[in-house]
Formats: sequence, C-alpha cells, structure tokens
Amino acid sequence: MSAFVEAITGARVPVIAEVKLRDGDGTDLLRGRSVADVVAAYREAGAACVSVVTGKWFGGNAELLREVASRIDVPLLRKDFITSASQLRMSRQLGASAVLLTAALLPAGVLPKLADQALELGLTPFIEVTNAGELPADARECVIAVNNKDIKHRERLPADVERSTGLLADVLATGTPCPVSASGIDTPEAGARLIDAGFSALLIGTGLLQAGSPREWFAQFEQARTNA
Ligand SMILES: O=P(O)(O)OC[C@@H](O)[C@@H](O)c1c[nH]c2ccccc12
Repeated sequence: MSAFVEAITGARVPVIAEVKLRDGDGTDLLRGRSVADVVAAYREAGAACVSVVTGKWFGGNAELLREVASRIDVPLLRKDFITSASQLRMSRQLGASAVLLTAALLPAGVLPKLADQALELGLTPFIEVTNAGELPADARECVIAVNNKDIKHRERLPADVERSTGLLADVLATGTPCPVSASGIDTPEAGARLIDAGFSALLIGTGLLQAGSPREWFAQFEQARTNA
C-alpha cells in the first residue's frame, strides 16, 4: 500500500485537508490568513494528508505545492489538470505523493496510461469520477474519489453528497483500497455519515477553510462518529 493510502486509512480522522486559495466562483477562501497559517492549523488539527490545489481556476500555482511541502510533513495530493507524464514528474519534484487524475477530462485510454506512469514514479493515482462510466476496471493501486461537485462546470453548481453513496458499490468493485468522497462536505456530521456508509476517507476544502478551526471540526467529527 502506498504511503498516501496508509496515512489516510490509518488516521483517527480520515480527512484529506485541502489548501485551496479560492473556490470555483472566485471567492477568497483564505480571508486574510497566509498559506503558512492554514497549513499550521491543519498540522495542529492532526491532518493525516493534505491536498494542494495548484490549478489556476482556484487561484493556485505550482509554487503553492512547494510551499506547503516545506511546511508540513504528511503525504501531499496535488490537484491540477494533469494530462502528461512531464506534469507527473514535476509533481513529484515539487513534493507530491499523490496526483489527481480527472476521468471526465481525459480521453479514453489516457487515464490508465497516466495512472501507470504515476505508479512508476512512486505517485499514488487519485482518480476522481462523477459517474460509474468513468471508473477504471482495476484500481487496486489507486485511490478512487467520487466528486460530489461537477468539475466540468468548474464546481460552480451545488454539490450532491448522495452521488457518493449511490456510487460506492461500483467504486468498491474496482478493488480500490481507498474509496474517498470529495467536495461539498459542509459539516462534520455529513462527513461522519459518509464514513459510516463505507467510505475510507473524505476530501474537504471549503468546509475546513470556513470552519472556525480545523481542530474543532475534527473534534466534532469524532463526536459525530461516537454518536453514530
Ligand atoms: O472545497 P470542497 O467543496 O470541500 O472541495 C474540495 C475538492 O474536492 C475540490 O477542490 C476539487 C475537486 N476536484 C478538483 C479538481 C481540481 C481542483 C479542485 C478540485
């Protein structure tokens, strides 16, 4: 199992905490904080893995990944629109352990090739899907994430977390060791319900960035799990 999957599946709070500067509408998510402040808050909360959005739609860039890598020592996911092996190599150099591969944006045949190339470089493929037709046949070495928002609309439409629960059986049939529900998880209780339903982990950006403190969000999540 990859270091990324091991870290997240072994975590007390299985949340991949995201550093994202803006949402799809352009709304500032840092609200006066520096990247260093946000990363320190994630570290203090005990985040097991961190996602860094380097895509420019969300105000990111490659340098952001390098900065986060210099400030926290957990496996990092790079979220960008990766379409080539050179981008994979660069991701590795910048400090990523896992890379987003968006099924909906890649031509058929390219996704499995990029996933293999990522694995050869020691990167965990983090394959994001929005429907069963986008799932790879064999994802035993990959994370599969159901995106509750629609990336084709740059995430500007409302999220539907029911999409995750509806697709879970198909996701598990790929053999993935780590089914993830991503996007639009706005409360610790909603997150706890997805873990109870069978997801191994959650990917959360906006909800954590808008919370008073990630540590408090994690505590509420643990409370919601105990109450379940
Ligand atoms: O902020 P949210 O709703 O918690 O979502 C996080 C993450 O899933 C989202 O940022 C995302 C999903 N797919 C992406 C692709 C590129 C950049 C970002 C993303």
